[in-house]
Parts: sequence; structure tokens; C-alpha cells
Amino acid sequence: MSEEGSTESQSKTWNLAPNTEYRFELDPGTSLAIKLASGTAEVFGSELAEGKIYTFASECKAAIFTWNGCTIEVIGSPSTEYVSDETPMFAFANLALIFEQMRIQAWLEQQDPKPDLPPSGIENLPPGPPRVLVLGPENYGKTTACKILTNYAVRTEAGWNPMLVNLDTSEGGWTVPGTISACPVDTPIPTYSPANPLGSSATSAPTALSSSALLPLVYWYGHPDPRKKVVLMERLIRNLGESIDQRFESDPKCRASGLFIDTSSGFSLSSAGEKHRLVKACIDAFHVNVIVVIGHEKLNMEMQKLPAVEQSNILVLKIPKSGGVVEIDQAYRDRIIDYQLRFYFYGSNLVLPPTVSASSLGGEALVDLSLAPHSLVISFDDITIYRIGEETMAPSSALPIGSQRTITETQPTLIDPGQPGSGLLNAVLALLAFPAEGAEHYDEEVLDRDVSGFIVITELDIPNRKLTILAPSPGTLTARTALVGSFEWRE
Ligand SMILES: Nc1ncnc2c1ncn2[C@@H]1O[C@H](COP(=O)(O)OP(=O)(O)OP(=O)(O)O)[C@@H](O)[C@H]1O
Repeated sequence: MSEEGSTESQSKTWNLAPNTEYRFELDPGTSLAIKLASGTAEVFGSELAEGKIYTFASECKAAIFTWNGCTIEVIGSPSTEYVSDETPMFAFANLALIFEQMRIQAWLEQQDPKPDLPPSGIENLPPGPPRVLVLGPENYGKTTACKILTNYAVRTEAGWNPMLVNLDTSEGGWTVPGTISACPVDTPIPTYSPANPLGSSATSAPTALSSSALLPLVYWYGHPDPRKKVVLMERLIRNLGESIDQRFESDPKCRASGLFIDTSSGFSLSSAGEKHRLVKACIDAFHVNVIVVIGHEKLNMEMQKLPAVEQSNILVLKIPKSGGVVEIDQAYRDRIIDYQLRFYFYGSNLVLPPTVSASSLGGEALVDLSLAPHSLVISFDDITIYRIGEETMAPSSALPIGSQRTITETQPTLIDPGQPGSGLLNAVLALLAFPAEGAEHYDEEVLDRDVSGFIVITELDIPNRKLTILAPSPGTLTARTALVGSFEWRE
């Protein structure tokens, strides 16, 4: 059980004028409670209910925005707090309007017989539902933009359920870091902790599902930087795109709702000879028809001129960067990875201020989602572990003269846990979802399988050929196949 800090109980009231936001940042080990006393307010597009209390923890940095003015009561002591009247929320509202038009048109187009279509009212919109790729440098608010736009879509009366795609492998989205994932969203995504930036998923808590727990489709990449293994990343993006297409075939409402793709800054950086290769992969796999560039003129121009963008008539829109987006450093990023891994296995137990009772809480704050992971001892022979690519291999200079390395970036290499330096101790492993567990499969197939869960190797007993595993549930791991990357469990 992990504790998410203590909250001091002093309370402060803030009166927010229309179109302003209260921004706050929390220190490690502290938490904050905010009550909407009157008026209307939202956190990154997710509305707050009047009179309810919302909690924030794990060094959360966020803002309470109001369109019409409100009064909030803040219980606790954030390390930074201020009100700003300079926000990009009008730009987001305009984007939301454009995307709503595209959804309505796409939905009507899908009907049989097709009704007479009313004019969209907005000129030169690309055809089809909004399939939006969000790009920008590091710490520009890409994840926040995706959240706001998704939340504005699900809040309309039409009942849209857009697909949210997380390609930021430096953070886990709904699961652990190192993954890419997608999930249809039909209720607003709350913000309360960077341990689960896109809301809680069902994958970590099969016995404690909240009504809005999401079931994302997940593929394992294994590293924070998408440029580390570009060919592998392209292949996973293609796989995810195909899975989403299949989902859209069986769910026309989801198809018309469109999708939002969150990326890491690695997608926006052009490296020599491979200019915007991952952007092109996204355009192809997700049939992107809108690119939203956050606050970066040069990237905006590069996108307008990208042949793949010109050929497909993709609409490129630039929106300003919010002054509220926090510059986060590597140490904080490392702590977020730890929070996300810990949340996957242990859940969280938030300490409430003395004056706050659990019954007064609103939204989806996980006050007491304590999970009990299991420690299992298994034999080396029970599990097959692969690493993708060549990182544990001898350097090319150590190969015999004249011989060439034949292993490619996407070649699965079988790992022997008995080999010293296997890199398995404390490694995070993704368990693959093979339809028939234990059935024979080709090595290559491990590249294209989605993930059913995660485990950590906590002890390696080479003499007795045993592994001690931390697993979210007690089930057997016999004949399972797993992938290892570069993420480690830190106590
Ligand atoms: N208006 C705001 N007020 C306060 N905090 C904010 C605001 N907008 C974003 N943040 C916070 O700033 C941090 C960075 O934002 P975000 O994760 O959206 O950026 P990003 O561009 O996706 O980052 P990355 O480079 O890691 O992909 C997050 O903790 C987010 O909650």
C-alpha cells in the first residue's frame, strides 16, 4: 500500500473571474483538496461538481479554469499557486467546435440512407471524423491538450466516445511507461495524479473496477525515447492503427467520434536523414487529417511543408502554448515513472485532510484503491523472455573480422536468465497476450502481440534457476512469453 502524502488542513478561498485559472504545483509527499463552492469550473476540460471535493497528489501540477467565474476553497499548501488570466482556452474551444462539426458530418455520412447534409458552416474542413495528431516540443502541454479536446468531445450531448491514443512512451497513460496504447473514452478524464494521467484503467485492478475504468489496448515498446528503435516504433504504430481500424468497424459511433493522438517530443524532433519519420508513420496508421502544433512556429512550417501532409490535404493548426505548462526536469520524470509503476502494482491510498470526508469527494479520485500484488517463485523454464533488438550484444568491434551483425532493430533475442549480466533483476516485463497460452509460435510473432499485464523480477537465483516475480494477480505464469525493455523497478 503506498501513501500519497499528508495534507495540512489550512483552507483558502479564491474568487476566480471569468476566463481565468487557478494554477498549482504540489511538492513530493503532499496532497491538496479543492472544493467548488459556487459557479462553474473545470480541470483540463473535466467539469467539477459544485459542493464536491477533488483531491490531487503525487506532485500533481494542474489548473482549475472557469468560463463564467467561480469560488473555490483550497485545503492544503501547494508549493506554487497563482491565478492567471492568460490561457489558451478560447483556442481549445474553437478547435472543439471545428472537431464537433467534423464529427456531425462524419456521423451523418455514415447513415444509410444518407440524409441531406447541412452545410458545415466552416470552410475547407478535411472529410471524415477528426483524426488529430498533437505535436510539440518537450513540456509544451501536448498531453493536456489531448485531455482537454477529448473531454470537450465527451461532454457534448451527442454522447461521442473518441479514441485516445497514447504514443508517449516516457509515461504510461493508462498503464506503465514504455507502452503505446489506445482506448475509447466516454466519460471525462479526471486529473488528480501524474500516476495515472489519463484516468484509471482496469488493467491494474481487476478486482476493484470503478464504473468508468477503461480497458486500453496496449503494445510494449520498452524505452522512453521513440527514436531509440524507430523501426520497432513504426511497426507498433502500424499494429495499433490496424487494431483501431477493426474497433471502428464494429463501433460506428466511436469511428465518427474520431481520435486524438498524444505524442512525446521525440515525434516532433527531426533527426538527420529521417525527417519526421514517426509523424509519417502516424499519418499512415491512424489516417490523420488534422495536425495540431502547440506553440512552435518552425515545427508548424515544417508540418505544412511535409510532403505526406501536402499530399493528403491534412489541416495543420497551431495553437498557443499555455503559460501554465510546467517545465519538468529529468528527476521529476523519473519519479513519475516510479509513481506509475507503483500505482499499477499497489494502487494508492490518499491521505485526506482531517476536515474532508470520503463521502464529500467528487470525480474519480482514488482515495482507497489499495491493491495487493503477489510475490511468486517460478522456474527459469516457466517463462520465455525476449528482448527486442541488439542492446545486450557484444559491440560490432568484438565480432570476428569480416563478419557482419545480422540482428536487426526488430529482431527478438531470447534472454537466458542464467547468463550473468542478463539485465533481468528489477526489470519490468510485459506479458504478451497469445490467444492460446503455451502454444508454439515464431519468434517474430512477439513483435505484433498486444500486452495482457506486467510483472517485475525482484530476485534472480541463478544456482537454483528460480525467479521471484512481483505480479498483480496470483495466476500461473507457466508457458508465458514476456518482453523486457529498459524500465526498472526502484524500491
Ligand atoms: N495550465 C496549466 N496550469 C498548471 N499546470 C499545467 C497547465 N497545463 C499543463 N500543466 C502541467 O504541466 C505539466 C506538463 O504538461 P503536459 O504533460 O501536458 O506536457 P507535454 O508536452 O505532454 O509533456 P511531455 O514533453 O512530457 O510530453 C503537467 O504536469 C501538466 O499537468
